Amino acid sequence: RKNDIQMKFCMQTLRELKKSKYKDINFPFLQPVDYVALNIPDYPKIIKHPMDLSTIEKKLNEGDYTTPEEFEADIRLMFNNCYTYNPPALPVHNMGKQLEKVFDEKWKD
Ligand SMILES: Cc1ccc(Nc2c(-c3ccc(O)cc3)nc3c(C)cccn23)cc1
Repeated sequence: RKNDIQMKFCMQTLRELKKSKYKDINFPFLQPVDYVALNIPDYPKIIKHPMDLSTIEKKLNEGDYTTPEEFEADIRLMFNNCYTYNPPALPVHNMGKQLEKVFDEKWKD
């Protein structure tokens, strides 16, 4: 059915972002931000709705998204969290911008 095809495209897009060819720019997004390991204890005070690619994949597999728009909203949340927390001067800010460009290219068809 139409919706199944749309959700398959979400998974296809997610898989693209995780590809090793983007390993230099996707690694901060593959797992939840480990603010203890990264020594950024203020992170949970600033970012109220953390999101990452492994959580999005889990939600896709568990059927938590009913529309592609819900999937896209979590992708955008992940990148916006990165831009909120990491000032433009930090490399990880630009990694988010680069990976979001990969997403935009694939998502817009
Ligand atoms: C002192 C300091 C400053 C900035 C960071 N940012 C950061 C983030 C990050 C990603 C998404 C996000 O929403 C917030 C943070 N991921 C990393 C990684 C994987 C390595 C190094 C820095 N990283 C870490 C430590």
